[in-house]
Amino acid sequence: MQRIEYPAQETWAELVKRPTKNYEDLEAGIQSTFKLVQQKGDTALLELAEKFDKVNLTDLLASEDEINSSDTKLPDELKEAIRQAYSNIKKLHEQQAEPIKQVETMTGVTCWRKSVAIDKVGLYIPGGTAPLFSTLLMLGVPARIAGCREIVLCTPPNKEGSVHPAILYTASLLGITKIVKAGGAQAVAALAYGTESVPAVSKIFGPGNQYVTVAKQMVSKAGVAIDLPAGPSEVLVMADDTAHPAFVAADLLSQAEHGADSQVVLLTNSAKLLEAVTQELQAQLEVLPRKEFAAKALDNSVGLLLKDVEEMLQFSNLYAPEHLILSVADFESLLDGITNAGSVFLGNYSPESAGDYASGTNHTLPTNGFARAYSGVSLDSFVKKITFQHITPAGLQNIGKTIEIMAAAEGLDAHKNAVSIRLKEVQNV
Ligand SMILES: NC(=O)c1ccc[n+]([C@@H]2O[C@H](COP(=O)([O-])OP(=O)(O)OC[C@H]3O[C@@H](n4cnc5c(N)ncnc54)[C@H](O)[C@@H]3O)[C@@H](O)[C@H]2O)c1
Ligand SMILES: N[C@H](CO)Cc1c[nH]c[nH+]1
Ligand SMILES: [Zn+2]
Repeated sequence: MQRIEYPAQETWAELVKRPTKNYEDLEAGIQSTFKLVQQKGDTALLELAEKFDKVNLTDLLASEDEINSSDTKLPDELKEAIRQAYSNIKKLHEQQAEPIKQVETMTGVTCWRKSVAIDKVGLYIPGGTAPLFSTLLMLGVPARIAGCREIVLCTPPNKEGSVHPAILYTASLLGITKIVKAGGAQAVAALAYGTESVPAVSKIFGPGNQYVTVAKQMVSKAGVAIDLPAGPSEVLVMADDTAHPAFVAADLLSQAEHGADSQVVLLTNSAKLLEAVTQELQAQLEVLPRKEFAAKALDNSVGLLLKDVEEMLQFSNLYAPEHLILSVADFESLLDGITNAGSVFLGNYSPESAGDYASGTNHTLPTNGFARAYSGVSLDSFVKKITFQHITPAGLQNIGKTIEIMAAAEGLDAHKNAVSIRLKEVQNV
């Protein structure tokens, strides 16, 4: 982690840049993957599994036997933990349902909005370097609460040509049976365009590495909806001298271990804490099984010594982190000042891992500065909001003149006439 003391504000714009690959290079490779999937369908998916996942698949879809046997392949304590997380995530996401509220905007003019589930959705569950069954809870739970009819799951196959049993177990819990062994840009293409085995869907959800994220952004230009750009994980920790250096280092490493293209940021107003966290990072990194990933991510990462907590907040809002941890004494006084962040963790005892797995909030969150404009996945992501209005004859008499005047002023006479023709009839009754 590069340490910088009191960086001048003119350099901040450079400091908030993420370690992304060149977009044009990524796009070119992904475009040829798209073409292959469009031309050869399932055959392309099998070929690309061999190329990128180094596995010869006999079947693209997980069989009923594979799915059912997952139950016996997992320890009871893991199944129990998955069910606990499922319950917490469900509790929070159920509260996100919007009640239908009819509003009479004028006497006789009633309007309302109703959420309707997206019929066919595709869930991408990352599996390149770790089988993220927790992501399946984050996407499957709100999809089920919303009432999506068809749910197609894509995830990279493991070395045995199967899918990790925890992903299969979680899928069973959610009643998801269409499980496609495909990862990366090819999975996104299959969900967008369809193949013999993979039905095309209306919206694609899920995080992933840069190939997956850019592929989703590309299909979204071609008319398939996506949830949000949820790329390589990141965390920004704001810490003062009341923070525990070991906790801070552990939180930074928790996101660094996701992959070499992750980035973590420490902001502090205490030189002593910066030094202590740097030492903790070294010590904790040494014993980390995913040391290689985390070490590379730390090479992309910075620890900044800033003037005060206000300056830390200012930098954080510019950076717009996926995850923001406030390990500062008076975190409550900062809450209203947070303008850009995916999900926020308060105090010394709210590790980011809690949101990744089980607190109840969704972990599919905007990265790479997209938190400036995007929210994370929620129940809303799985529905369309359809508006309704009902106008009575008396209501039309109340609102009619306003519409006629506005339509005439826009020079749209047919619009005006659609009102006038009715008003004549209403006034004659
Ligand atoms: N932002 C969020 O909400 C969020 C949540 C969970 C995970 N994540 C991120 O998801 C990512 C998961 O990445 P992953 O790699 O482990 O799994 P992944 O499933 O996203 O990607 C694996 C696939 O990438 C493709 N791929 C790998 N190398 C390639 C290459 N050179 N060319 C073309 N395609 C290639 C392969 O098809 C492979 O199946 C991590 O970066 C993690 O930080 C983000
Ligand atoms: N931190 C990831 C989101 O950036 C989510 C995750 C899943 N499993 C562990 N972590
Ligand atoms: Zn994580």
